[in-house]
Amino acid sequence: MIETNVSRHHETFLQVIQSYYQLTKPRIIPLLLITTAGSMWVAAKGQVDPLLLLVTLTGGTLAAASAQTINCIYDRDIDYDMERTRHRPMPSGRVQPRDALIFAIALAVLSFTLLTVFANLLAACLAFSGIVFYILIYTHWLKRHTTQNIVIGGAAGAIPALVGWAAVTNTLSWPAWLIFAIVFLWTPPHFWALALMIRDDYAKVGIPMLPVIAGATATVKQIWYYTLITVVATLLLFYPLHASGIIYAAIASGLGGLFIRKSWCLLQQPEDRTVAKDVFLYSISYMMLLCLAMVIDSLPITHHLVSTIIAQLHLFN
Ligand code: HEM
Ligand SMILES: CC(C)=CCC/C(C)=C/CC/C(C)=C/COP(=O)(O)OP(=O)(O)O
Repeated sequence: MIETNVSRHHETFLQVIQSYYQLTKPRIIPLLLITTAGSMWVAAKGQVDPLLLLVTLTGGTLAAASAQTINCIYDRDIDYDMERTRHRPMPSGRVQPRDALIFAIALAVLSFTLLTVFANLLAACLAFSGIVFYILIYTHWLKRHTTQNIVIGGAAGAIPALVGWAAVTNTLSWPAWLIFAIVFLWTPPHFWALALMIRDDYAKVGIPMLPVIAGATATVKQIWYYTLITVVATLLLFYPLHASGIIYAAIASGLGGLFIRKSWCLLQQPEDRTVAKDVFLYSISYMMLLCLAMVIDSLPITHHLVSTIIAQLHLFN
């Protein structure tokens, strides 16, 4: 403790900023924002107001940062015991829990105010409910108690897609819920692939992640089923919902095919951590590119191009 206080005196302003930045688990936030943006573009049929985009992504960033900071406070005991998380600001004593809580509350208030004033109340409430869900349902209730922790808890990570849709339309329609479902269903393959690689760490601190309790074979089976359902769900945006067009459907099929192939490889080799790593890394590119496909497909220029090609094909017939 004394050592911690002494070292704190030597911290430069920049190091303090860096510690608070790390509390927000910043590497995960861009993908959350990409899902928000994908949803906004589909909702706005390709014509998103740049100011609304900026405000929504900033509000989403602040909400996610707040949620992650509270998670860091809550989980500081287990984070100290796990190799991967030991050097985070909280377990290493660089930030005190009280200061982190003030920081998290400030971020949440800023997010709520920004979204209410410049987007709408629905988007603000959804972002706030994301914080509450992630902390109460996932971090407090499920994470330490059930192997289904990330299945149900994964809903928190899918809320940014709803925030994006709500910011544009001030309502939530079927395509919004479908994009939510896509992120929700994608989360188990994303996380369990990683959990297969680092299951020893989770076992050490008694977190009942699926690979720890049920073993690798049962986990890869679950990854396989969730991958299949995720890919099917992505196509529903094209048919029957017609919220995205043929370009999206083609890209989603290609990306989905590769996801299924990688997941199949893992199903054949449950104990191979390199294959698990491949699925985990691909899951991130998959979600990124899928949302990019939603954006590209929704642009007016894409619609123009597709109509021109269809017209040309008719001419030839
Ligand atoms: C309950 C749901 C989820 C759990 C338990 C989970 C867990 C994790 C964990 C433990 C890592 C490794 C982070 C590290 O090494 O510090 C990770 C990485 C990552 N996650 Fe998730 N995740 C979840 C949902 C999501 C969602 C919804 C997104 C975005 C849509 C996401 C995006 C990412 C990204 C981009 C990375 C890579 C970060 C890097 O470059 O290190 N995750 N996830
Ligand atoms: C709209 C809104 C604010 C939504 C919140 C979304 C949100 C913060 C999702 C995060 C999902 C995630 C990376 C969980 C990892 O938690 P973990 O505690 O299992 O990870 P760890 O083991 O790295 O600590």
